[in-house]
Amino acid sequence: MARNLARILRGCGSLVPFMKTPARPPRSSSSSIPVRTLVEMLPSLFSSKPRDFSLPNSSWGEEMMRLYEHYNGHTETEGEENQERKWNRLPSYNRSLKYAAGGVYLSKLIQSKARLFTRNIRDPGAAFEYVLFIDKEKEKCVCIFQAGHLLEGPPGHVHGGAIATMIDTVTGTHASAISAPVLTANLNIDYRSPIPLGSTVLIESTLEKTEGRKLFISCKVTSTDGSKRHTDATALFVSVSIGHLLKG
Ligand SMILES: CCCCC/C=C\C/C=C\C/C=C\C/C=C\CCCC(=O)SCCNC(=O)CCNC(=O)[C@H](O)C(C)(C)COP(=O)(O)OP(=O)(O)OC[C@H]1O[C@@H](n2cnc3c(N)ncnc32)[C@H](O)[C@@H]1OP(=O)(O)O
Repeated sequence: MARNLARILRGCGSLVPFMKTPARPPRSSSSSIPVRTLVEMLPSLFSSKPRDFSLPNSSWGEEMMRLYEHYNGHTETEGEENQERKWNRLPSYNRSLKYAAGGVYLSKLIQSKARLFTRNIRDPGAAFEYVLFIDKEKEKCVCIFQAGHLLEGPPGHVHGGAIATMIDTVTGTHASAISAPVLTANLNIDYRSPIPLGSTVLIESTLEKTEGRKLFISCKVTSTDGSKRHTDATALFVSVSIGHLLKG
């Protein structure tokens, strides 16, 4: 009984509700859950409300928190015409379909427990920590991404596949916000400079054009001050029918 309870509680690392605790570096996967965190997360065990992974958690570092506070609900004035751009946070869940727009219906239809793998790593801060913001016109998305220790490729740096995952996630979420459901048809990536493990970077995507069912999106990964270009990419998404998704 006690062992079962301990196992259930261990399995709830991903359910830690998001509170604004002081930022600290990502923890290792072997760390135990502090008693305070345990007490704070108990109510979520009995709640049917899904965890929104785009809200701050205790693994977020200072830079991640600073940028989150910068973009959250922020309006920017840009260009010669002083155009206003308001950033809205996109919630993010660990099921790709269930909590998407129209997703409950889709989920029932497919009887899907489909999981989004970037949101299914138990230990906060160990891998993909990210939050996306989109502008009202859905022309641009910006993602703040903190790369955890499990994403190591070249020593001390982020694996190229993990970078590709994040680019696919950001551009795919952007395309989905415009026209769900979509599938990635093409992804081209230029890796320009390595991303240090544990660092926070910005991933920005721009809708270039749409042609019928096709959405063309460009993407860049930079240091948070914009001085270093890490990665450039272009992506093509194709809107598909639910039937196409089911067909596999
Ligand atoms: C992952 C679940 C997605 C569900 C989304 C639902 C809700 C989402 C909610 C929230 C978002 C959450 C997370 C998003 C995060 C990540 C997104 C990840 C997305 C993926 O990770 S997804 C997996 C990898 N992805 C595939 O597994 C696709 C396999 N593939 C196919 O399923 C077909 O191949 C398809 C559908 C692509 C096209 O098939 P099709 O039969 O519908 O259409 P067709 O072939 O006629 O192409 C139509 C027009 O696209 C042009 N075209 C096609 N392919 C091209 C290419 N490669 N290069 C240049 N042009 C291309 C044609 O030339 C034609 O152009 P035109 O109309 O001008 O002639």
